[in-house]
Amino acid sequence: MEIGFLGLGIMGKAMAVNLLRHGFKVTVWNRTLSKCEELAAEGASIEETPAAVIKKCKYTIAMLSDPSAALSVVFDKDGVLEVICDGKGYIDMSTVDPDTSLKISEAIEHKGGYFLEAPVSGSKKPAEDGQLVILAAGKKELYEEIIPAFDVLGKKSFYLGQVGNGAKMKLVVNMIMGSMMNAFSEGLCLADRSGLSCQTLLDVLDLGGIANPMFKMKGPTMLQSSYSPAFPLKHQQKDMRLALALGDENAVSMPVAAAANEAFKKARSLGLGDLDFSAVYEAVKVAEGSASATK
Ligand SMILES: NC(=O)C1=CN([C@@H]2O[C@H](COP(=O)(O)OP(=O)(O)OC[C@H]3O[C@@H](n4cnc5c(N)ncnc54)[C@H](OP(=O)(O)O)[C@@H]3O)[C@@H](O)[C@H]2O)C=CC1
Ligand SMILES: O=CCCC(=O)O
Repeated sequence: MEIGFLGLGIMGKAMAVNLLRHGFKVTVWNRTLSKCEELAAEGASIEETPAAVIKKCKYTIAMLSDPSAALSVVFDKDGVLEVICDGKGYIDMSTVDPDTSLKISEAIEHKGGYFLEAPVSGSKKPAEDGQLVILAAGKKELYEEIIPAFDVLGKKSFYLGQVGNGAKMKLVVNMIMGSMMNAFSEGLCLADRSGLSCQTLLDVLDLGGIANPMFKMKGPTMLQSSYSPAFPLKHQQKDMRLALALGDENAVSMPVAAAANEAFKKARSLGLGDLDFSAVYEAVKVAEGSASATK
């Protein structure tokens, strides 16, 4: 199977490499073209525009940072829409809002193409290991045709029905994750300021009913203030923002998520946006520090 791949960031690179290592022919494009060279070393072909990738491949996957990137790659000059046509499938795995996904879907189907949104749960390591959880929605036929690629990229794929449902599910999941990360950061701060060992807190958490892979993986590196990005904080804040907008639309009150979003915004204002999202702990520490300084 020949697959086009647009966007070679943390996730896109890992996913494209994984496809290559499982025998897929992959043609890549990235806005910063130099990033394609590492993929060429793994056997990928390179094209200079999204349109050229679409022209060459029956199926193309996109993994881009946010709604504005996802729209730009489709609608701008030399973009997907210039060449997509009958018989071609476009699968957007970026995390975006349902309206962005719908806009892309309508434009592609208007040109005769097929569209699937398929955001993922799981980060850099699951992407490298083919252990993502894929949340697909849109054209069912395209979902069935692309399953061989999803089987390589993920440990489980869900088909969620009409376009928008995949985006919504992803935003709900990441809203919960971002709120948990904030509660975890506050807990670490509280343990530290009240004279407890944070390492002992991690050990206690890991043995109880709220043990989870995120606390287990991120806890030790947070205690070392080590935030090499697996999931960049700026993307987590984007997801909180988009989830809160979904809450607005549906009149769902989300005070916990709103407070978590403020902490991620604070972290971005401190220049932590390109670090891992667990760096929100640093913003929480700053906030706690200024609170105790004013006592
Ligand atoms: N990292 C993670 O753990 C996870 C991320 N996601 C989601 O996956 C998506 C990608 O994440 P990740 O790989 O971490 O992000 P990165 O920031 O590492 O990569 C972003 C990619 O988008 C491209 N891009 C950004 N703006 C534009 C634009 N205007 N036009 C064209 N291309 C653009 C970048 O190109 P360039 O190289 O030129 O900057 C790069 O290829 C995001 O939607 C994120 O929320 C989902 C699950 C997990
Ligand atoms: O969108 C990013 C999700 C990261 C994860 O699921 O660990």
